[in-house]
Amino acid sequence: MIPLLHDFTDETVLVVGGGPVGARKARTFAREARTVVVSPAFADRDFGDAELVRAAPGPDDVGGWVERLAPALVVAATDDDDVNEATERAAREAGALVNRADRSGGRDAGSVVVPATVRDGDVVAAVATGGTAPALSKELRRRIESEIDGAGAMADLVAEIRAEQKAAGAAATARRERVRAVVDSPAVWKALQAGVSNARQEATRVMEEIDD
Ligand SMILES: C[C@@]1(CC(=O)O)c2cc3[nH]c(cc4nc(cc5[nH]c(cc(n2)[C@H]1CCC(=O)O)[C@@](C)(CC(=O)O)[C@@H]5CCC(=O)O)C(CC(=O)O)=C4CCC(=O)O)c(CCC(=O)O)c3CC(=O)O
Ligand SMILES: NC(=O)C1=CN([C@@H]2O[C@H](COP(=O)(O)OP(=O)(O)OC[C@H]3O[C@@H](n4cnc5c(N)ncnc54)[C@H](O)[C@@H]3O)[C@@H](O)[C@H]2O)C=CC1
Repeated sequence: MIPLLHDFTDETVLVVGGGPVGARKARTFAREARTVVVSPAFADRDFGDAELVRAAPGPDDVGGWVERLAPALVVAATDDDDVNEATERAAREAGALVNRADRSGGRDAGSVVVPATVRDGDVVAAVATGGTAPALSKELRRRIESEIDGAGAMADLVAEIRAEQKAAGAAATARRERVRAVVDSPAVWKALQAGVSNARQEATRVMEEIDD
């Protein structure tokens, strides 16, 4: 499988099943999409900004929910194999993406996996294990969390530098070398912790150094 980033702004995500797994998937998607969770009962968990709809659709009813909500993605997260199966089928028929939370491997086109995700500002890292060991994805996500600390601020700083360099008409090779030197510099990373203006100053020093 090949990781891609999908923009869910203005899209709908339908989660069928309101257990701990449905709640986690709802949190993931509700940060961007209108997310609707349909379930007869809801776990005492954080569902983010998702809308919770109390209903227990049987295998013949899930298609109606997919039709009404026209989701870009449907998550099958119940503990009922027949309902999950019917949910997947309905999503496919509607041309929506589908995530089977109860299934590893054996995936067809249109079927997606939710990776463990770390964010810092605009920076995002995702871990998956081909479905073999989700607990390992979770553990690696925790490790990356500390590694990625400050990366959002670094991305903002680099965006600013790139824009300035382009406006100043710097050649592509020079721009690349300067930006690489900045992201590679322990001094800039350290300065970011102290504040943006310190980091900006340090970045300028690093870029002047490679220009010499
Ligand atoms: C295929 C996939 C489909 C999908 O959901 O997209 C899938 C499937 C299954 N997970 C199962 C179990 C567990 N899943 C977790 C945790 C996470 N699972 C996530 C993703 C995925 N899980 C996709 C593959 C990702 C990959 O390739 O690594 C994460 C990363 C993302 C998220 O869900 O948000 C999230 C960590 C989030 C975080 O913390 O960052 C834990 C750990 C825990 O709960 O503490 C356990 C218990 C330990 C264990 O069983 O290993 C079972 C067996 C169920 C059963 O036995 O009944 C199945 C079904 C099967 O294997 O058939
Ligand atoms: N992908 C993942 O990360 C993981 C997946 N799983 C799998 O995901 C499934 C769900 O896990 P949990 O949330 O822990 O299970 P759970 O049993 O706690 O929750 C299932 C939820 O589905 C609801 N439900 C039952 N019938 C329904 C219907 N007809 N329509 C809508 N909702 C219905 C229940 O009310 C309950 O809220 C498990 O069966 C397991 O196979 C389990 C752990 C992790």
